[in-house]
Amino acid sequence: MATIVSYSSKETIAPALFSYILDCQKTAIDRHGRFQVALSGGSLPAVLALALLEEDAVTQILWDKWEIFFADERAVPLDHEDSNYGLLKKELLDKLPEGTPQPNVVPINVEYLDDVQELADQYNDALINHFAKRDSILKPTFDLLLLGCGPDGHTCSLFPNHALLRETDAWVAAIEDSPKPPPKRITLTLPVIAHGVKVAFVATGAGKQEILKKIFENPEDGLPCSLVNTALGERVTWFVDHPAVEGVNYPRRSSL
Ligand SMILES: O=C1O[C@H](COP(=O)(O)O)[C@@H](O)[C@H](O)[C@H]1O
Repeated sequence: MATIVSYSSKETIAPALFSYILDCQKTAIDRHGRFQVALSGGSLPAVLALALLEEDAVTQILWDKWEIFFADERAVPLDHEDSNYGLLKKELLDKLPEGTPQPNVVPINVEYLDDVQELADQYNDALINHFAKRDSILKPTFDLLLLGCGPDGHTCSLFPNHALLRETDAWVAAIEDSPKPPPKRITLTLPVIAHGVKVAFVATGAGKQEILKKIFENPEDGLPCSLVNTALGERVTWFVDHPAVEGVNYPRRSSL
């Protein structure tokens, strides 16, 4: 069963999220000497920056062991305002203190922006090169996926009732009809997410309350976030603020 931990604000989520990430980093590096993460865009990078850029935090993160992939990405240039890479760069990467060892960040290959299926296939190949060649595995195992939850219950670019929720083969899929703009995107698929060691969602603000009620109270409706909860169970932790979970009928730990 997924865990919900609720805090008063993004500022108080940040240190808790930091400790959680630090634990995941340690487990991963002890296991294979690197930390393979997948990150969402949207509101997540700003909270991540609060968690990771604080003076004590930034020095405990072993940045040069981090290998950062995108849980989903929009088919736009990397400096476009809709780019998840661009957002992460602006919110976090560009703010790392001078001299910080750099993480290995794997963006989409922008040569293929005009062909979103090829863009997805190329990102799939990047995952194959990274994971399969090193570990001889059939599916990539992210040490941690840090995900957002849209107000309709989507996560990554997996939208409610979309055919992509039934994808069983591809690790990365193309979507050309995203109900949220921009329409053309690529996304990790559910089987890859389900294969992750840990998943953390971050959802804040009263605007998420209604959908969190549906995700947790009616998992049988199969919203994308509910599917992740069901697939990973106790490996999933939700970092939320009080307004986001007010009135949600699901056990949770509350903190200041
Ligand atoms: O379009 C997207 O939306 C989701 C949710 O965004 P949020 O701003 O409501 O947190 C995000 O997780 C995803 O990466 C992004 O492409």
